[in-house]
Amino acid sequence: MFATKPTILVTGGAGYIGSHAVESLQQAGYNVIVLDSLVTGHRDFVEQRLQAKLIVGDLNDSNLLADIFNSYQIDAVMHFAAFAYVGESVVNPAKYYWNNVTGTLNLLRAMTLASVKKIVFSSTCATYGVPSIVPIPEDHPQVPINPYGTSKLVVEKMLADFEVAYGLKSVIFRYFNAAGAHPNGLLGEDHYPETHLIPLVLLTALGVRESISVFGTDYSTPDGSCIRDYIHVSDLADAHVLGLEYLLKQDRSEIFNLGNGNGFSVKEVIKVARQVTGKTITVVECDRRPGDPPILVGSSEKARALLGWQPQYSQLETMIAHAWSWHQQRHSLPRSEQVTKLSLVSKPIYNTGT
Ligand SMILES: NC(=O)c1ccc[n+]([C@@H]2O[C@H](COP(=O)([O-])OP(=O)(O)OC[C@H]3O[C@@H](n4cnc5c(N)ncnc54)[C@H](O)[C@@H]3O)[C@@H](O)[C@H]2O)c1
Ligand SMILES: O=c1ccn([C@@H]2O[C@H](COP(=O)(O)OP(=O)(O)O[C@H]3O[C@H](CO)[C@H](O)[C@H](O)[C@H]3O)[C@@H](O)[C@H]2O)c(=O)[nH]1
Repeated sequence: MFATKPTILVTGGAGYIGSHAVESLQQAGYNVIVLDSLVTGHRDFVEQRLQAKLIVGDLNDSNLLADIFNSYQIDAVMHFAAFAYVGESVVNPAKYYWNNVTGTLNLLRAMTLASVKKIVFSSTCATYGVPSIVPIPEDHPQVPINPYGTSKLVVEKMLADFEVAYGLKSVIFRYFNAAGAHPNGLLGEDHYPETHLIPLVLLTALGVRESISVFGTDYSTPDGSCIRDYIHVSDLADAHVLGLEYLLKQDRSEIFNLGNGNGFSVKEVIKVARQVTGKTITVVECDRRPGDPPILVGSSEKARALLGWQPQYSQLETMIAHAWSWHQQRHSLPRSEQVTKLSLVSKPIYNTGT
């Protein structure tokens, strides 16, 4: 079908999951171009560590998108670029709708104008809301309870409409909670400020933070804390290559959950982190965080059956061990960089103008 391997535009390829997907695409022999504003991503991930082409720019820059699609023969897009903090989306929904919805609309419009008709999209289990069945199948009703989940659901609807009207085919992945780091130590999670549970627990183990907060201990779960389904970031990356190949070969749209089907509570995650690191991790029990469903655990049978996806690192211990290696390495950076990377003081990362 293709004389050479196709060229894939990866939006958000300087971020946590996107950078792992770039690496997997490179391993599979694809040509990769990364578009990333670096608002939460890292130039060095793309240029130094992966030695891939990086275009620094924003999804909402229509002229830039037109230039990219005119300048390169793009065969498909992998779209990771978005904001992804559930709690923040509740207090600043404008930021989420602007970036995740308007930004994606801009991308889809540019793709349509350039006749690029294939996209792999990062959606989320947050589109399901509070599930009525666990593990959650893909046909479970989608009733998100936070603006982040709604912003991703709107894009899912846009993709369905763009298929009918313009023939755009999509593979939508609804991931559960990404965790871990590349087993070779090349890439990992480095958000600023960090809000995700596992990195915060490990920063506590490192002594960078004094304690880890448990948001809510009165949920109707066995130990009262929220339950999530953690999935290794390298397994997510592998699924993206398989999803892309499905799209290129079958030319059919599909939706897949990506999780392990195992639920771990916040308290269990902390317990495993204590075992893996051998460190003391002080816990502070706090109120619930708005926007959090009590339990999110998914069924990924469809991805296994249709894509042949087989997660390699399904044990929570392995995910935490890989993340621990990464954070230890990151923390051994020169002191000046540590302060920038690991400071706990929030800084405004985006001005919505609202
Ligand atoms: N982390 C998770 O557990 C999780 C779970 C489900 C879905 N997702 C989705 O996966 C994707 C990647 O998440 P992540 O955890 O790697 O986040 P991340 O913040 O590490 O990566 C996002 C990347 O997109 C870039 N970006 C953001 N807005 C942009 C814009 N307007 N233009 C260009 N670049 C932009 C950022 O600079 C960053 O490099 C997101 O779409 C997120 O919603 C993540
Ligand atoms: O300091 C913390 C941080 C988190 N939590 C809890 O840990 C669980 C996991 O929280 P994360 O912030 O690590 O992850 P989320 O489940 O909120 O969100 C992640 O997974 C979602 C899908 O579940 C989304 O897609 C989203 O992009 C991604 O950030 C939640 O119950 C949260 O309340 C704490 O108790 N203390």
